[in-house]
Amino acid sequence: MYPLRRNRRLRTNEAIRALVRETIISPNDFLVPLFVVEGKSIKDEIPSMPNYFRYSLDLLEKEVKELWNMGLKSVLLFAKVPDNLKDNKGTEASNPNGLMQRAIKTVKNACPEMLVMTDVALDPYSAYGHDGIIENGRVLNDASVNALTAMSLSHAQAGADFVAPSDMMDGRILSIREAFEQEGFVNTGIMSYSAKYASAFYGPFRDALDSAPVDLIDIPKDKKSYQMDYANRSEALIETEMDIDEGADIVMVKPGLCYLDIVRDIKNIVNVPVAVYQVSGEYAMLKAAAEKGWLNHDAVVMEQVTAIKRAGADIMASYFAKDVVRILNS
Ligand SMILES: NCC(=O)CCC(=O)O
Ligand SMILES: [Mg+2]
Repeated sequence: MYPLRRNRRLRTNEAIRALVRETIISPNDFLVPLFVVEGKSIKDEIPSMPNYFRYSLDLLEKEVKELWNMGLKSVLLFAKVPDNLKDNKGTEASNPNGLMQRAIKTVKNACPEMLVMTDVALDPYSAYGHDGIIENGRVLNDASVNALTAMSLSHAQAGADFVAPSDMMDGRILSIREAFEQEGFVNTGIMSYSAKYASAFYGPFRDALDSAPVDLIDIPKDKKSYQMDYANRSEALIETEMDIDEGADIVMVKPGLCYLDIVRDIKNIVNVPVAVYQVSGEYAMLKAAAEKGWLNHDAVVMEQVTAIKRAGADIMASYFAKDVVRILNS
């Protein structure tokens, strides 16, 4: 007796394994998140994100050129806003000379072909650390959408190629798309964080931007009234379909690893590119385990990004992007 099929034949050596490999990782898969701060000559390591930095604009220029030379051609910008510029309405978010708007121009000057995407949400600008405007202890939807639309327009005016609304208010994609069409930004795209879950994995990111919800009476303690419940699957599909109908060019699932079932479900039903955000907590977990010598950093990085792509990600926003290129080249 012998097995009718010997599956191991296709695993005999690296040549045959390479020949039948289904998922290949390349620098083109990645969107590099970048944190910017005011000041000069600042390259500030984020304590809960080892080897990840906030850059002042002069050093951002250098970083962006390095990314481009590594084959990383798309960035996603986040601004760390000084406390004195924060208020409930996120007024600073649409300042034409704000940090984000200057960062867009800095990247475009340094590297004109770099694709620039920008985070759109009020939390870095909110005195309360929320993605929208608060009234009577609630995050308002439509007033927040108006503020996010103004913010998006200011990014488009500064030269962003894509805006990436990460706030999870209802109807913001339609509002932003209509404003772009009316104001002549017909080629400015929208990558919607369509299925963003209320996740504890965002902790280190909130350290990076100092943007966690504040602990005050009448201020919601968490983001569960707008980000999705991680117990749910169906609403991720509705959220995503609606954002496509409203004009999203790219949709997103966030976080990554714990949500790969959602990624696959969405990939199976949509015909637009699907992005996945491998978030700060996922980065921090692996860096910490690797520092202790408990996991092989490079091997686990590649396994993780390959799994995310295999699940259906066309694009990955990942703090590991530079690590991946280094590993690919080694
Ligand atoms: N709007 C962007 C994020 O919330 C990022 C979260 C993370 O990296 O943990
Ligand atoms: Mg939605």
